[in-house]
Amino acid sequence: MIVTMTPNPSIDHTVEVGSLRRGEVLRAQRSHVDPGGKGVNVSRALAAHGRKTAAVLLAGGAEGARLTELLDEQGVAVHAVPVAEGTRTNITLAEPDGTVTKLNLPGPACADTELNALLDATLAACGHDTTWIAGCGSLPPEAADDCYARLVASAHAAGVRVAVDSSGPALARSLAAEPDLVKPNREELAACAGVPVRTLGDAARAAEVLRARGARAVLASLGPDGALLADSRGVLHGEAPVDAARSSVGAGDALLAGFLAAGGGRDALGPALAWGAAATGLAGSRMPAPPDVDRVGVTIHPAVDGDRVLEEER
Ligand SMILES: O=P(O)(O)OC[C@@]1(O)O[C@H](CO)[C@@H](O)[C@@H]1O
Repeated sequence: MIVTMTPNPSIDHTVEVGSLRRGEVLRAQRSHVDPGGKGVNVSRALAAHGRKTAAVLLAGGAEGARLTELLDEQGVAVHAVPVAEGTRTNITLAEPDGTVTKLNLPGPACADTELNALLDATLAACGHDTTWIAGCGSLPPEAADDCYARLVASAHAAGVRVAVDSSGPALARSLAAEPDLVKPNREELAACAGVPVRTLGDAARAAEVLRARGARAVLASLGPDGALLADSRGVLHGEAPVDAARSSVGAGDALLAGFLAAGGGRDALGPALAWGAAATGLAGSRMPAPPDVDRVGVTIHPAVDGDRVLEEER
């Protein structure tokens, strides 16, 4: 079983518009709602593959109740820890060419007692068959930024491996606790390492900085350039082309889910890439199921081309 912890989940409201013009009244063509938050998405992707998972999250107000309902409908076991203020709604504006503009709200303020209850519930959700805990996403306002560091320490004391997918101080603070895996995207990697990441070589060096600070392995998602895995055995790079990209929202979460589902070792990079690419081909933050993943071709390169300039930098 893989347990996910999401301190700041969301209702993800995707609105499809013809084209996004600032300052104008736009008529939406379609809209839909998904349960959201990075750990929630990891659990959704695992559940879509028939894998055992539990999503532990903070939930408040009518939106929190709706989030729990939506997850129930998708067959995800939810452990909702109450928070006084309402769960946030994040807005995605999706254009037909695949351009996505995302508006993420700060979320409900979170008291220490609520955060402690979330950490306790996460450990309590683990059983003898729990292989990983994934602590994912931003922290709500007022939450202490050692949240993931504490998660890593208590999970390790219980003998469970931990993956952290976050950003800013929450990610930086987690490193000293020696998480088994961190999953930054390119911006998060650059910000955390304190170096620009323009090439694959830069990404590999930045991943080594995070490892030197304590991360046991780094899985960096690099959008159209695939992903890079750095661990004690070296650096691996792989990619999976996407024919018709519809939405990158949640693709990093699907990548992490695929990686953990495949065991979390070096062989897991291929499945991770396939799950991530499959998510990119789906609307909004829909998570891929096996038929979506089976359609994806993956290449793992024998060596990292350090001079290759990342697409977002070209
Ligand atoms: O504000 P955070 O916690 O960094 O990110 C939240 C979020 O953008 O992440 C998921 C996609 O990865 C979405 O479901 C959700 O809206």
